[in-house]
Amino acid sequence: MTVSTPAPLETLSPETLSLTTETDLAPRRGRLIVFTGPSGVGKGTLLRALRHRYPALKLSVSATTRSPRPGEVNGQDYYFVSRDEFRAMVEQGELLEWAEFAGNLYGTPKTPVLKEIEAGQWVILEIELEGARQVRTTFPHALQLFVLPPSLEELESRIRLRGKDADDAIQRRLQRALVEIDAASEFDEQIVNDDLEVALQQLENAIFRD
Ligand SMILES: Nc1ncnc2c1ncn2[C@@H]1O[C@H](COP(=O)(O)OP(=O)(O)OP(=O)(O)O)[C@@H](O)[C@H]1O
Ligand SMILES: Nc1nc2c(ncn2[C@@H]2O[C@H](COP(=O)(O)O)[C@@H](O)[C@H]2O)c(=O)[nH]1
Repeated sequence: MTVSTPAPLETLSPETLSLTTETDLAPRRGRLIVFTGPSGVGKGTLLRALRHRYPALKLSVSATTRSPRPGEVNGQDYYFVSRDEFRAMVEQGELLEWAEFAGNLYGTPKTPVLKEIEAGQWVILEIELEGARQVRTTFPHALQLFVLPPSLEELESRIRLRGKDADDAIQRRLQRALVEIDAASEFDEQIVNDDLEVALQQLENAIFRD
């Protein structure tokens, strides 16, 4: 299957997106949106709120070798796979991008994303920095957004209060956060997630601007 690089939609507005069904969107042109930022900054929280407002937006489900956290559902939050299964996916060219993050492998299954874009959907990838850089080379027209914390202290507090990661994993994530934050200017837009509503508004503006 050959798929051309997605281009921004000319006509889709928040109003049409919230009112249309997926079928209504099909004749339009698809779009890829990359959403990156340090672990714990609130990417998932922002995307849940965004998709509550615009249910037609698609969120890619990644594969990972990380163990499921309590409450996470296979096939919904992630496809939880072994390292061998992940390696096989890489070797068979099934991933759009992939990277190692804080000791685990993460990757975006290619086929569902390409199919949805071909069908005119807007697809969001919530991925870390190295994956975002890979997507920048393969999908140069993808919109690339980076979420920043109001401060490193607040970032650490959010990861700890979330209470989902072991202490050593939190340390690895905070170390990596410094590298990721340093690369924020590579992205089309930076969103500071201090007040959630303000950040959500900025996210909406960025997505629906074109
Ligand atoms: N604006 C905000 N103000 C205060 N707390 C927030 C805000 N946004 C998110 N949080 C909280 O911060 C924690 C981390 O958020 P979330 O899990 O969405 O981060 P994430 O960037 O998706 O992390 P990861 O990349 O590790 O999946 C959660 O407990 C969430 O409720
Ligand atoms: N490069 C990729 N990064 C991904 C993908 N799916 C998630 N992620 C990022 O990994 C970290 C950690 O996630 P967590 O769920 O263990 O907290 C976070 O930054 C995610 O955005 C992917 O497919 N590719």
